[in-house]
Amino acid sequence: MQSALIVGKKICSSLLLRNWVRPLSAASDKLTNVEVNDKTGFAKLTMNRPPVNGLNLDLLRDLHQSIQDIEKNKCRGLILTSASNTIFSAGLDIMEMYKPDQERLKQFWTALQDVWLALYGSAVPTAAAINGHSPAGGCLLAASCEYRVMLPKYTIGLNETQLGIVAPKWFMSTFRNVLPRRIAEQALTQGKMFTSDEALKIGLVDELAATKEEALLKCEKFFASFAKTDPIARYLTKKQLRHNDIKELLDEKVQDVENFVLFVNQPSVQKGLGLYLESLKKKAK
Ligand SMILES: CC/C=C\C/C=C\C/C=C\C=C\CC(=O)SCCNC(=O)CCNC(=O)[C@H](O)C(C)(C)COP(=O)(O)OP(=O)(O)OC[C@H]1O[C@@H](n2cnc3c(N)ncnc32)[C@H](O)[C@@H]1OP(=O)(O)O
Repeated sequence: MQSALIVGKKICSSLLLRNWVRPLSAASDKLTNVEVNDKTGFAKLTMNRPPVNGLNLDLLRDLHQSIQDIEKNKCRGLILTSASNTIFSAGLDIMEMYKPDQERLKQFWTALQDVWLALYGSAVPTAAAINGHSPAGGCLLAASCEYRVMLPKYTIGLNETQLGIVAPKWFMSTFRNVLPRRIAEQALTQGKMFTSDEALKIGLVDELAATKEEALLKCEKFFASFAKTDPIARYLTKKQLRHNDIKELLDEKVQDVENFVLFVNQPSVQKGLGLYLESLKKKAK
């Protein structure tokens, strides 16, 4: 595991004003970084896999570990964000699915399921500070949180149908938990990517913020809105509201992995993934 959990005892002076606790170890080689504010108990979980926070097996395992650590440490809020200035997460790392090693492919999908179960079902209040583009799996992570604040001029959405992919049921439930059913259906069937303004308008994000700092503050304000609620009552309410979605995946977890493996291994899907990767690389040139 490469995640760094820093539950602060020592507050570094340069960060004192912002109250975020500086990592106690160098974080340059970490895929996720967790900083916990001693004063508020809020944890900032930062994805750090350049260039685009592609969700590969390692990043997913790190994310899972970090979410579990935050839960164990009884933090009072979890803010998911990105170390990149322009990308929240490009979604699943397509390299994990293209010409895959079969055992790793299973582990990869299981790791994604585990991250979703941990984040969507988290006892700790969750929010996403979406400081960049957030397609597909990136959108899934953000939508699994309870609150979203996005920076302007980026895009977010579950674009799977545009890639010839049928999003699994739990991706769809996540969207349905956030959006009115009809809007969720349209967005999912069209594979629509929304601009920040559009996302705000349909309720896919709750607020816009001009800067990452402002987004983090708005997420903290959301957590502060629970100051007068009982944390257990709060969690049990969330748990009941999300129960069916979680149970549905838990009941079908193994089958879901098999479906995924079967789907990814189809020659037409492999061909499509290869062409998509090529188009991304050509674009980068
Ligand atoms: C019954 C059902 C059963 C099972 C379900 C079956 C299937 C479900 C399967 C899959 C579900 C998939 C969900 C996903 O998340 S798929 C991933 C979708 N993501 C995307 O479409 C995003 C693609 N990327 C972009 O649009 C852009 O890169 C960007 C907007 C995120 C960033 O743009 P930039 O201009 O800033 O950066 P680029 O130059 O485009 O990229 C830099 C670099 O990164 C590579 N890259 C980008 N995205 C990915 C990716 N998702 N995976 C791997 N690699 C990626 C890109 O090629 C560049 O690489 P090079 O530097 O050229 O090497």
